[in-house]
Amino acid sequence: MIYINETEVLKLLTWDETFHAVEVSMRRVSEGRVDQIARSKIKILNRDKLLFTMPGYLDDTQYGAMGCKLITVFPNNSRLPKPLPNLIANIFYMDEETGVIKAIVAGTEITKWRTAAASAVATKHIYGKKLKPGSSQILAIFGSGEQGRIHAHCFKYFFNFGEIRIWNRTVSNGQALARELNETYKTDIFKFVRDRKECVDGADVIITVTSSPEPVVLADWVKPGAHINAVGASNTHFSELDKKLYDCSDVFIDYWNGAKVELKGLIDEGMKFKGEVGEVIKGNLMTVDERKITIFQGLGMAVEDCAMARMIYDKFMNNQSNQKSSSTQLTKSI
Ligand SMILES: NC(=O)C1=CN([C@@H]2O[C@H](COP(=O)(O)OP(=O)(O)OC[C@H]3O[C@@H](n4cnc5c(N)ncnc54)[C@H](O)[C@@H]3O)[C@@H](O)[C@H]2O)C=CC1
Ligand SMILES: O=C(O)C1=NCCCC1
Repeated sequence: MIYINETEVLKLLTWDETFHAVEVSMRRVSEGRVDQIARSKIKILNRDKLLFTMPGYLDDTQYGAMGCKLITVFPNNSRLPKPLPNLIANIFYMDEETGVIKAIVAGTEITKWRTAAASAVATKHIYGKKLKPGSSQILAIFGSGEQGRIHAHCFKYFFNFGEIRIWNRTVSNGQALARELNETYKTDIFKFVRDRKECVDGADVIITVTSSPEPVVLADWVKPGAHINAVGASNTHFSELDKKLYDCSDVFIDYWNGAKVELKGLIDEGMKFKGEVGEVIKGNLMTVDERKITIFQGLGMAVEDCAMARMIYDKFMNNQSNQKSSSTQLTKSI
């Protein structure tokens, strides 16, 4: 059994491969080639501290894997004298034949990357036809934590928004992220916007990645035909958008098994979901009315983590064997 740490994982992550692994996972879900259940959630004494488990199995030649992700969410970690991520994850990657653990793959960076990639996959397949050539469109990101930052990088990589607005509850953090991103990309397209309504005004694509238990985006602010990736998970997975917004939109999910449990509150209120993103990828589902708002309610899936663990494991082992064979060649030539 090997441990692949965060530093090694980060060296092996690329956006194109992450996007592909997530896209394949979503498709396989809707083809019935996965087994996964809604994540379990344990509250650690203090009710703010959580432990999640996410077991899954994905049947696929390239990304097929059996695994289980363990995640802790300790919201105070980033405020510790020696700050730690609030969300820490590890993925147990197992042998399909024997059940033996082949590797524990550090999963904090993977969780960030695959979550942002899931939003990008959903945006491409649900909103793709409305993406315009050139850079006239506007992206609005709510939340400047880890997910806010990684979504900004991911959407900068895959799309060509002319303006990327950032809103955050703590103004200084939102301003700092916009500054950091402008410096990284030597641009001025990242703009912190203090007012939520102003941030949404005219935005073509919206991402919500906050832990807000109350709506941060209201229906009346959103322009017709816009696409929203709702990712944040406070006590529920659907608290960042107001009910009216759900009622007037086509809502897509990543997997039914998760939605039945984690979106029960919406289902109990009579909410009808359009379907899984995998069905859109397969070409079986689409939004016909151009002016209809679309929402991807991203719950995050165990099989995405399985696919990512398999990909990182294969690349890691491949690098190791290349290093071994080049050092053998060196020894021989000496
Ligand atoms: N759907 C998925 O696959 C995943 C969802 N998540 C969820 O995404 C959210 C963000 O995660 P991270 O960026 O890693 O967390 P983080 O702790 O780095 O950032 C939290 C963000 O939420 C904001 N926030 C917290 N309370 C708020 C409130 N009451 N009102 C408005 N904003 C508030 C903070 O200002 C910050 O921008 C969390 O809810 C997390 O559980 C995280 C990973 C995967
Ligand atoms: O998919 C994940 O991983 C998570 N989703 C919700 C919050 C914790 C991590």
